[in-house]
Amino acid sequence: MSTLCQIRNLSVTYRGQTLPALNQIDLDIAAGERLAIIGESGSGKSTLARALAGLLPPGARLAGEMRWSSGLTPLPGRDLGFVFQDPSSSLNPVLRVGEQVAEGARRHLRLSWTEAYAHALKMLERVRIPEPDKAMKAFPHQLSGGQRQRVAIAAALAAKPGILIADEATSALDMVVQAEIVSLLDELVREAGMTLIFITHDIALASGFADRVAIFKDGRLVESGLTDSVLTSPKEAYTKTLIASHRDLTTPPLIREAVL
Ligand SMILES: Nc1ncnc2c1ncn2[C@@H]1O[C@H](COP(=O)(O)OP(=O)(O)OP(=O)(O)O)[C@@H](O)[C@H]1O
Repeated sequence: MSTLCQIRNLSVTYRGQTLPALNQIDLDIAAGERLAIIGESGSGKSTLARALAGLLPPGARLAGEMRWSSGLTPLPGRDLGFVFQDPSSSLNPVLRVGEQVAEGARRHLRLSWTEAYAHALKMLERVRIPEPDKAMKAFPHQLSGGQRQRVAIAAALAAKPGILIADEATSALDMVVQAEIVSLLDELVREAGMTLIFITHDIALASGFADRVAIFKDGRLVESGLTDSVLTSPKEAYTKTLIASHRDLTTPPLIREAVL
């Protein structure tokens, strides 16, 4: 696999903060891989996603480099799709589903509205929304949480981006729906040959389908490697603890273990 992005010595410090949210990260992202970014709350996962997408808030200081193989930073919406934990943050509550999915395709693929609506309908079929014709005319609140997340995926993929960042995209869903959405994401990115960056606190979920994992803690990259080798022979004590405990990383531990 060729390298899509070389991240070198990347640090990010938010405005008003003294400690960096990301601290001297070195990581390669391969084109077409499924890379899981794993870490507890506050470890810097979303900061990495925002840095990759060029979506850091004003005043955030960025040091180091992100070298994209294309030579250009990917444009969010066109080259890079985003799916968040809460579909409400990416879906507009007062716009019908069809229009929201069509909009990205219209803008970035330069389609007419008629073509974009036809494309949106196809996208809703691909993410397996029941009765896609009806869903086109629905507002987001008329759908279930799992269906809304399917719409958010359809909207993120509508402009055929090469990279999809899923930031805790399944965390708010119950386990059955979570498994369905993960397998849908897996299928869609494989079909399209996309690169998937799957951000999660759940090592067990990620290890089920990611090619490689990168473990983060306190803004640092603890270790990264092929999923099987990190899971079977982790190098770092933190990764060992993580695997041994299958700890739910959404809840920071009250007492830090001596080993960390
Ligand atoms: N806009 C901001 N301004 C200041 N500090 C921020 C901002 N966004 C995040 N941080 C801080 O940066 C650190 C990393 O946050 P980040 O959201 O990247 O972590 P995360 O691993 O994605 O956590 P979570 O799983 O809870 O979303 C945290 O200490 C957080 O409080």
